[in-house]
Amino acid sequence: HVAIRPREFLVDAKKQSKTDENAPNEEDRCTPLVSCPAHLRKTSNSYCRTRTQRQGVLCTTGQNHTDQQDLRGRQHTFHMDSSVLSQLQMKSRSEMTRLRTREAALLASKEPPVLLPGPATYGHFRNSRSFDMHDLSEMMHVANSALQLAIATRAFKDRHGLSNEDLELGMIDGDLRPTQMGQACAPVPFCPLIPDKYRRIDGVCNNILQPSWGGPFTAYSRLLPASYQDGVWAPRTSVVGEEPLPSPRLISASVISDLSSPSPDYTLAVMQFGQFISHDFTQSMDMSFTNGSAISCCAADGASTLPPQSTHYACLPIDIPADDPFFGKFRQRCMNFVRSILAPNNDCSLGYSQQMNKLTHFIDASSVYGSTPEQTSQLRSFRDGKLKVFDDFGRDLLPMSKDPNACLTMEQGSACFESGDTRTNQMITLTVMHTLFLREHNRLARELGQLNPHWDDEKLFLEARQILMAEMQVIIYQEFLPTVLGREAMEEFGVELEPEGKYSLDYNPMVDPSITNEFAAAAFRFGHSAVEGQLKIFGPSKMEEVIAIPELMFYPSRMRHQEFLDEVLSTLTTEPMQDVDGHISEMLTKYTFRGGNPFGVDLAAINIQRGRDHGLRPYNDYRQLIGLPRINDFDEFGPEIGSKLRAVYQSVDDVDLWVGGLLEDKPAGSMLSLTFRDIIADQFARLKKGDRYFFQNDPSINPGHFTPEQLAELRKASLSRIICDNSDKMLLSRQARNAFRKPGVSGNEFFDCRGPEIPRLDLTLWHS
Ligand code: HEM
Ligand SMILES: [Ca+2]
Repeated sequence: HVAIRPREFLVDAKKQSKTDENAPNEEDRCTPLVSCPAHLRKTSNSYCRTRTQRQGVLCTTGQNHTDQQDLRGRQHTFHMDSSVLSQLQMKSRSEMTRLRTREAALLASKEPPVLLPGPATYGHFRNSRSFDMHDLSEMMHVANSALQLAIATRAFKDRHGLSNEDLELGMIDGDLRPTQMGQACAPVPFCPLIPDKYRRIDGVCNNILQPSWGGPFTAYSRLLPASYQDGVWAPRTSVVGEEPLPSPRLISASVISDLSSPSPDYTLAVMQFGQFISHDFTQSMDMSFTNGSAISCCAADGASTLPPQSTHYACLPIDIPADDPFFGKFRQRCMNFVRSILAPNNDCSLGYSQQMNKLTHFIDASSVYGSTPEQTSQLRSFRDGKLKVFDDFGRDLLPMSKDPNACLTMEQGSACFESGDTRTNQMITLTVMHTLFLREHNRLARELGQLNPHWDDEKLFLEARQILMAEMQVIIYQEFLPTVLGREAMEEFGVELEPEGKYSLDYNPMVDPSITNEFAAAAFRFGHSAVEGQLKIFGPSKMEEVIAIPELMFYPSRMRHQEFLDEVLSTLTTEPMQDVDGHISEMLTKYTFRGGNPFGVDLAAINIQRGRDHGLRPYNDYRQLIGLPRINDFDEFGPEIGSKLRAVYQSVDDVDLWVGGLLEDKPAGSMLSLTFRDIIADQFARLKKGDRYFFQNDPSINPGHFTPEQLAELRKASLSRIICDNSDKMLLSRQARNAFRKPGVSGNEFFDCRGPEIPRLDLTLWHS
């Protein structure tokens, strides 16, 4: 057979684009390239112009690139008979036993490579970790099974002489669910014949044909096949001689600098709400020892990596060059990095490794309610439909965490909180967002209860949650995305809402709503560039305090100061975010999670390493995917950045997606580069078109549809209204109408929270 590389298909697509001047005017079906890679390869005459005159393709959106059906012109697949299967099973099982034995030996050794609370890198682990034992055991079960599948894939590949391309194209056939190896593949959930009116907490049974789509503990999807050095799990290497790629820390230190460029248009709320919503739909987790303890890949003093005999298989430590301008001062040569937990393929077949998303992929406020029924029960008060709160002298704060390691300190008088997401305390401005939405739920439950005294706790909880999820979707699609993506991309990707009070027929059961790995591990991390390293606190007349943000990481005690929440909200909605570009605050590249230490971890380096860990392809491949020409010379990034890149990378085809996407020239007036913009727009199109419960969906689609009057009412939701209704009202009494835009710019004036200018939802329509 002839191996056809995905790259060649894409090149083919480019050639085609030159000859499609006479393409039929099929605007409505014309989909941006990125949303439809599978079809791109199948037909050569399906090129068209999108509504905004960009090159597109006629297809059903959201076809998964790695779709099993899509064999890209290949003549045959590799089948497994029962004898091969039982051999693979034996082999992978014994390999798993070997790994576990080694792990036990490491734990029993004199200096076990276990990370304890204290250093910054423990904060990194804390960030990714679930401390709930129920979650942990379910996750581990699925993750171990996925690891065993990866081992079996390697064995199969070696035995049958498969190429990396064979794996990229998903050529190994066979659903392994009936076998021991496939026992932890997401079981097909049992869905009732009459669908639930309310979206399930765990997101499953959303798509009738693919009921497990969007559930927690499932794999990310991908825009392009993974790129691993061994085709299965080893991180990719340079296109030049398969040499190792440059150290992520070297790249960070050489090309990413801290230069402040405050945005003239957008507020810090874009940054903070962006992070908050990302915690609704994506969380990958570091692997750990079976007993849950954190893996260390570096010597305790950070001066070297551990010797091979002491190194855990999940280690991928970041090499720090000896002459590092910052970490060199502390004699650090090794930054800890542990690989992400895996999940089986959706179709439970052998193939390259996929990473696990711990959360429901949908926009369903799972950061408020949790992603499993157990988490939700933990958070509910079971009285009057409300969620649990910590009553801090009459102010409702998030409930206190019981986990002794969730924050830097659990001293008397300090605070450490719990919510639907385990990263609640990572950054205090994030804690503030969680607090707002917790209060909003309870406010809705209270009002609904007053209108409907006959509703019980369960009904009140479900109805308040349904409204809150809709508010979240309105704020995202009506306020946040127009700001981040711009009107053109909104139109092109079809992510605009229907006119007020109108239902949507946009649902398409072929669209896989899953978060793409490219979005989670690279594109949506654009936000790290928008972070401002200092939090300014203003009093009634002047600036009172400037706090370096590392002091606010995993240390949310200030939440207990009476005025702090209002002060933070004022800052978030008036102070500028940082422009999205190749500059990142050194608070993130040098001091992330430093706690009491002289240095922290480098978040930029970690992002780069995470991309490689997750098998993301190089930046150039994604340029091509969205219809841009590949870059042939570093200087295309501009002479200055070009020479910096040339000094570290061997080839333009090595550049990591997160790096290229940040450094790429942006169209005038756009917050993001085209590459990031399209990957993000594609994701939000999936989250709308692939979600049967999307709030605007027609009664024929959405079992929990609203009435047209309620729909119109829900459109009044805004971040400013959420802030007005749920702040402490000590210092905060006014808001600009659009919290994401700088007040005073183009008519975005301040209004009193009590006035009609910041619309308020009238809940009387929910009287029954
Ligand atoms: C002070 C602010 C922030 C801090 C300290 C922070 C820190 C982190 C850390 C430690 C990770 C995990 C990195 C890894 O191990 O791969 C992460 C991941 C991520 N961050 Fe941030 N972040 C911040 C703000 C933001 C913002 C503003 C956005 C977006 C607008 C964002 C989007 C993401 C995304 C999408 C991920 C991947 C999550 C996953 O799939 O696991 N972050 N961040
Ligand atoms: Ca979710």
